[in-house]
Amino acid sequence: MMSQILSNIQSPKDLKKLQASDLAVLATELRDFIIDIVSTKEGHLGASLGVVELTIALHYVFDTPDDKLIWDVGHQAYGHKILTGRKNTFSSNRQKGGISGFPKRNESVYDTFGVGHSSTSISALLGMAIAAQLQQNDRHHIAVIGDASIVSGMAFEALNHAGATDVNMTIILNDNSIGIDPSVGALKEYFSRLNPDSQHNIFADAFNFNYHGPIDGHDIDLLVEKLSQIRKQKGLHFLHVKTIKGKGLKSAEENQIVYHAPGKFDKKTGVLTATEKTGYTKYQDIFGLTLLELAEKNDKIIGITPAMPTGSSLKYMIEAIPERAFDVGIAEQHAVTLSAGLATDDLLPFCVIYSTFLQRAYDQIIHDVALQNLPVIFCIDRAGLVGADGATHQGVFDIAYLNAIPNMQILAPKDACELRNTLYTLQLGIQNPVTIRYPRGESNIKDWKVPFRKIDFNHIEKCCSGTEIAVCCTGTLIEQVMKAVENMESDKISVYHFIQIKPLDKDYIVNLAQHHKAIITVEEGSIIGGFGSRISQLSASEGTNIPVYNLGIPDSFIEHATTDEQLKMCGLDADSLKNYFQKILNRL
Ligand SMILES: Cc1ncc(C[n+]2csc(CCOP(=O)(O)OP(=O)(O)O)c2C)c(N)n1
Ligand SMILES: CC(=O)[C@@H](O)[C@H](O)COP(=O)(O)O
Ligand SMILES: [Mg+2]
Repeated sequence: MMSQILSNIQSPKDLKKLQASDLAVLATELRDFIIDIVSTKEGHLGASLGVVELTIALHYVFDTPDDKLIWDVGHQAYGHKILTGRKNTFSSNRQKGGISGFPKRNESVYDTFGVGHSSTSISALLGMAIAAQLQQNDRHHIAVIGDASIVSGMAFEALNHAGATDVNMTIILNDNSIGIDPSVGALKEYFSRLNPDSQHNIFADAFNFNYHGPIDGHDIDLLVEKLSQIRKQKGLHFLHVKTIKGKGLKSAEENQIVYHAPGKFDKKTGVLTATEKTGYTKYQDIFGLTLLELAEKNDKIIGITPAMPTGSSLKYMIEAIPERAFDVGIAEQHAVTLSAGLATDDLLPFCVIYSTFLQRAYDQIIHDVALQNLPVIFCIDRAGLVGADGATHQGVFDIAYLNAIPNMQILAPKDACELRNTLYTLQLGIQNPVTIRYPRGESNIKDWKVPFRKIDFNHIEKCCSGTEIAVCCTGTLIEQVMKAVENMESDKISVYHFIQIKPLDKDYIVNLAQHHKAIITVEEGSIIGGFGSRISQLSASEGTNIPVYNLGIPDSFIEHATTDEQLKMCGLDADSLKNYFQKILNRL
């Protein structure tokens, strides 16, 4: 279809010139444009399709960027990007050097706040609204937040504060009854009970917001009418819109979980593009399937995920043993302290959280788990570089932020079988909190379902032996290290794999230093405060006299690209490692 209206829109100024009667046609064109690009370039789909009408209506009614608009999480902001000057670059979405998959302040003045992690929009918007009040600016402030994101603690903290102010602020609840997976919890039921005759909303009332709705979020005329009314008024408004995630693409409406981020698909039929089966299993599945296998025999095991049952594959245990596996919604802090509570009563919680989202629960890890030395097992998925989601989602800080916590044991299995056996070993019983980190994507072993074997975490594996350099690596990055040394002088380099990052065996490090001329550490984590930093510290404090070189994620945020590209950008791919090892050898 020719996009006759969209092709003339470079910014919301052009949008405002349209007749209201043109907007429905524009919605069709915008939807087609998103489907067209995402079907080949990949990315988040369902959320953006669901807010096409809302996006158009917001930019039509309000004066962005002077009026401030924040998209919570930001995975639904593709339409916003396309209408605000990024139509021509949209095909570079999430690729190296291209635009980001999330709103980003340095990308556009229309992106008022950088997002990626959920439930931040109301706090940030309130900050802007208070700033406007102090500066006697009567602009409008609007946040669009989903039904799964609004139940998070941060959103409640912000609503509670906002409700005691008299700023100009409109919260739009985009209620589609699903996050990535179906929404959970009590409020979901409450929101679904509300109808246009309810006239009253205890939730909005309690926070002193004027409630409007629920209205059909695909009725563009109604949206324009409602938003125009709100715009004329000042104060606190809460507009409840009902939408369908994936709206406009049948398969995406019918299979909302898959089409949250479906990969490539046929833009006409929606049918997913068949990818060649590699025979390798994703790490998340090795975790999820192994945990289920163990939980079937060990009834102390409890599984907990904050809103990522599909992404983390805890779904297998939730389906099979629902009474012992919980999706608690977007509530990382709660997930951690809930696990602490379970552990006080002799249960064995496996709390699975993406590395990047666990950042939100740092105090809970320290105060509620580690300080009381409670036996909670944190399964840290998406540890390391994550690819196209980019800077907001990199799982590169966990080693550094966990290294500082007393009682915490940190493990990084080298492959699928080791991950499986780590889970097995830990469920035999632990005396302290433990974290296991493993990456996004496929493992490199096809036959990972090996008979269970107990692992000695204190054992440091010598992968190859040499006299000049000791390369110390942790986790699955060992694969790159082994490729790097494959064709190098075999008698010069030793490689060691440390499954245990904390505690580290001081005597072992001293011994390595005595038998080599240099140590090189390699990790897929922040170079500051990580595994390598700790080895450098130990080596220095024990007075060893050899240089220790640390390789890892540099002190900068790593932008979107493929994981292979990101490894290269960080000098952690096999070729870069080989060059680095050779450079150090030449120096000795
Ligand atoms: C703190 C945090 N935890 C988890 C996620 C992963 N995540 C991204 S989108 C999403 C669901 C959001 O659902 P909702 O707010 O209802 O928006 P919708 O996708 O339905 O538009 C989740 C759990 C995240 N981005 N941030
Ligand atoms: C927007 C968001 O936070 C999630 O959709 C995230 O992109 C999921 O990442 P995975 O694809 O690694 O599950
Ligand atoms: Mg939702």
